[in-house]
Amino acid sequence: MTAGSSQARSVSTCSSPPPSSDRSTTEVLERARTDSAGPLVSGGTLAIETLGLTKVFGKQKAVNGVDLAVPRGSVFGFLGPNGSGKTTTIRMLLGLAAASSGEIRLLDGAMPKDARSVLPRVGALVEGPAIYPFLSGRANLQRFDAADRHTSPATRNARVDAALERVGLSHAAKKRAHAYSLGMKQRLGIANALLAPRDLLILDEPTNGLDPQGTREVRSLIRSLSDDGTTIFVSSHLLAEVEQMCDRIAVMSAGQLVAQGTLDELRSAGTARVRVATPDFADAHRVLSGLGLTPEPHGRDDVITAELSVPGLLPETVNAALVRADVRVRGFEASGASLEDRFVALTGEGFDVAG
Ligand SMILES: Nc1ncnc2c1ncn2[C@@H]1O[C@H](COP(=O)(O)OP(=O)(O)OP(=O)(O)O)[C@@H](O)[C@H]1O
Repeated sequence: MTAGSSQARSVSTCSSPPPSSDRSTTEVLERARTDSAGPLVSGGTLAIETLGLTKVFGKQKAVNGVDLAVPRGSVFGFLGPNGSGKTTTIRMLLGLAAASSGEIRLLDGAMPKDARSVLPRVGALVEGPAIYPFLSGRANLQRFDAADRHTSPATRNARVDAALERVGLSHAAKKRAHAYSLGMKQRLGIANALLAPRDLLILDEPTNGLDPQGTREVRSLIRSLSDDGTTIFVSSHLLAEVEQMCDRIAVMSAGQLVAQGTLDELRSAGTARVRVATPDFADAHRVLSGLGLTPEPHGRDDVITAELSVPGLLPETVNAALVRADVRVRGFEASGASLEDRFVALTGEGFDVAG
C-alpha cells in the first residue's frame, strides 16, 4: 500500500473518529491496514477491502465510512451489536444492495462492476438459507444449483454429494429438510455456498438461533473450511463465539468500524490494570493516587485496583512505590484489559458479549 492511500484509509478519516481514549485502537486499525492491505486497485493480499463504504437509509447512516481489510486465508469475525450495520455491509459486499458511497474490492475485482467474474468464487449465507421443507437435503441442493447459471448440470450430482459430505450431512441427504435440526439446516445452507469451489465464504450470523450443539457443529465446520485455505468472513453479535473461531476481527458500532486487527492486537490495545491485596488499604490508596492513578475499591476492603492510565508507568514501578512506602503487599497482579472490557468500551453498554 502506498503511504498516501494508507493515510487516506485510516480510521481517523471516519466521520466521527473513536474518542481519544481509543487512540490505541485507531493505531491497531492503522497497523492492520498497513501490514496487510494491498492497494485498492489490485486486491493485493486482501480477500475483502472497502474504502469509505457507506449506506444511507433516509436520514440514517446504517453503514458509515467503513474501511475493511480482510486478509486472504483468514477467518475474519465481523462483530457488532444488533443493528450496528453488519448485514447491510455484507449485502453491499455481495452486490445485493447498492452502496451510497465508497469502494469495494472482493478478491480480484471491484464490486459491483466485476460481479460476474468475482461472485462465482464467493459462497454466501445471508439471513439464513431459504430451504424447501418438503424436499430432501439433496433435492434442495440440486434445486439451488440448478438456479445458478454458472454451474454445470453434468457435474451437479457429484458436486451436491461432495458438499453434503463436506458439511457432514451425507447420512441425512435423503431426509426431508423439515425434519432437520436448526444446526443441520444451517449446515445445508453452508453446503449450498460450497456447491462450487470458493475462495471466499461470507456467512451472516451462521449460528444465530442455534442451540449449543448446533453452534458447535457450525463452528467446527467453519474451522475445517478455513483449514482448506478458504477465506471466511463471518458476522456475529457474540464476542465469545468470534473469539473461538476467528483470528482477526472487526468491530462495528452504530454503523462505524471502531476496531480491526488480530485478537492479540485488540487485547493489547486495552489499558492494563494492577490489583493489590493489602491490609494497608488507605496507604496503598495514597501511593497509587500519588502516582497519578485513580484507585478503585474491589468490593473487599483489602483489595484495591487501578487502571495503569499514566503513560509509561509500569506495574513494577507501582509495586516498588508500594514497598518503599512500607505498604504490606499480600498479592500483586498486573493484567491486560480483557477483550470483553475492550468491546464494552468500544461499543457501549448493551453489547451482547456472551450470548
Ligand atoms: N432496508 C432498510 N431500510 C431502512 N433501514 C434499514 C434497512 N436495512 C437495515 N436498516 C437499518 O440499518 C441499521 C443496520 O441494520 P443491519 O441489519 O445492517 O444491522 P446488523 O448489525 O446486521 O444487525 P442484526 O444482527 O440485528 O441484523 C438498522 O438500524 C436497521 O434498522
